[in-house]
Amino acid sequence: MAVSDHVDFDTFMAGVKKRNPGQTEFVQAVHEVAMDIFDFIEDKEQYHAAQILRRMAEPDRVISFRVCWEDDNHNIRVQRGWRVQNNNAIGPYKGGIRFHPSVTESVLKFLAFEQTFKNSLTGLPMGGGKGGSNFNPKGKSDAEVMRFCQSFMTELYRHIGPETDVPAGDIGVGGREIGYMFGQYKRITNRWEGVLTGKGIEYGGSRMRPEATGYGAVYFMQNMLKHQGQDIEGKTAVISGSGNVATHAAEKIVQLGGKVLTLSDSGGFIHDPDGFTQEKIDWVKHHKTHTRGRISEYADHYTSATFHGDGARPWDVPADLALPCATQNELDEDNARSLVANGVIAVSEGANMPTTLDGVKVFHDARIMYGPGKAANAGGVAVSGLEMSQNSERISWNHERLGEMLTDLMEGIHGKCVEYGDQGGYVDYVKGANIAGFKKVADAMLAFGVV
Ligand SMILES: NC(=O)C1=CN([C@@H]2O[C@H](COP(=O)(O)OP(=O)(O)OC[C@H]3O[C@@H](n4cnc5c(N)ncnc54)[C@H](OP(=O)(O)O)[C@@H]3O)[C@@H](O)[C@H]2O)C=CC1
Ligand SMILES: O=C(O)CCC(=O)C(=O)O
Repeated sequence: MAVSDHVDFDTFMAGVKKRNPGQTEFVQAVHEVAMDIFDFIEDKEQYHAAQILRRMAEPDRVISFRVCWEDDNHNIRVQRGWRVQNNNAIGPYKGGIRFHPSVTESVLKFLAFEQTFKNSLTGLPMGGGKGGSNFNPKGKSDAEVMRFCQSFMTELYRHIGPETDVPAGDIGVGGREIGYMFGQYKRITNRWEGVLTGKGIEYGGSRMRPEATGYGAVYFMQNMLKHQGQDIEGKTAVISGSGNVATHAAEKIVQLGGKVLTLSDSGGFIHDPDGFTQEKIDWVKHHKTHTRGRISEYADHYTSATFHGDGARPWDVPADLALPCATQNELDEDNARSLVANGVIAVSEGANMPTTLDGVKVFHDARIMYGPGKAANAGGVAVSGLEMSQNSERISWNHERLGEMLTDLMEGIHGKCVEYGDQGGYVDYVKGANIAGFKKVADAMLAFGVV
């Protein structure tokens, strides 16, 4: 193979920006990975010559489609849907579906790119993808959500399959939405197959999948602390979000003897200095998932708490641990400074890319333990991978077995981050996750030649 001219990092990033105009989230995600990969491949000509990083940063395909549905007042509504199939070198495309008004092609491209590295880190045979729509399920009736999901799947079904692409949930897509989409897939194809994960337990879902992302993020935190001879017991934690990931992260922190001080939603955050008990977390789960209410109402129900509105975030509340579990770029440089000034010792990301690049730099400069989402929140997709295995084998593992597998998977991911990210005592978990995730996918791509 010809020896290539090595482009430098700045030239590479200038190309990414030029080819993806206005796609700030996607450029941000590629930037964060490329910084580490350029160092790693400096003396590895095979990756340069084969243009591996350049190919990984260009999705295999981006599918965009119209989603037309009828609301309860018989108005015809038109939304846009996407599936970004980023890379299937090591397995079928795999990654969630997000329904939120902030969804754009850039957001889904960043998520599919990140997912490629995350899925590789799990050690399971899954490529990276992500999909979604700018549809806002908030304030919609169940019948409207059902009609939207059916219309979305009526287009999506032709692009997915158990050996091709296996979507799951993400923001705005939980058990209800997965049920409607799975039902429509089955109706159109006349096939019962493991084409989605996060399914209900009655129709092929895996035990532990609902808990897996939040629990996994806490296990990652636990592994980081253990590596420094510490643990969660007796520590305080600030958590953002109040959805699937945040509530399960809170639950596991409490089970391990920590004290959770905050939860939030897009309206603001709740500060409960008495700490969230299991009973309070159950109230939040029910309130957000079934009543579909606002977190502000927690303060009406539990008078120990105060609500901070106008979209306020919880990062000024002093705590030992922080778990951002809501959305991308929800923790910026100022927030990171505030956490560090207040003595935070470890951050584990339940959300995808919740910390800005400047925020990450603050954590690294302060040498606190910082677990990026692509490693820390990989427990969800890992148990999705186990759901795929159970569906293929037509079996169903019990809670205990899956719990042990999740614990082992998170320990393994932590170990890979340490292997590639140890800087002589301080572990750069971003570097470790990027390099370990990259290497497996890159080596598979090399084996395929130029495709
Ligand atoms: N579910 C999973 O298994 C996995 C999820 N993740 C990531 O975890 C994060 C949370 O996902 P999940 O818990 O599943 O989603 P949910 O829809 O269950 O909950 C999302 C939570 O984040 C809040 N939120 C969403 N958008 C914003 C915003 N723009 N500003 C402030 N708050 C916001 C929501 O508030 P509100 O109710 O006001 O909208 C809600 O509290 C996402 O980054 C997702 O990609 C990562 C791995 C797997
Ligand atoms: O379980 C899955 O396939 C998707 C999980 C996901 O979307 C994520 O890890 O961000």
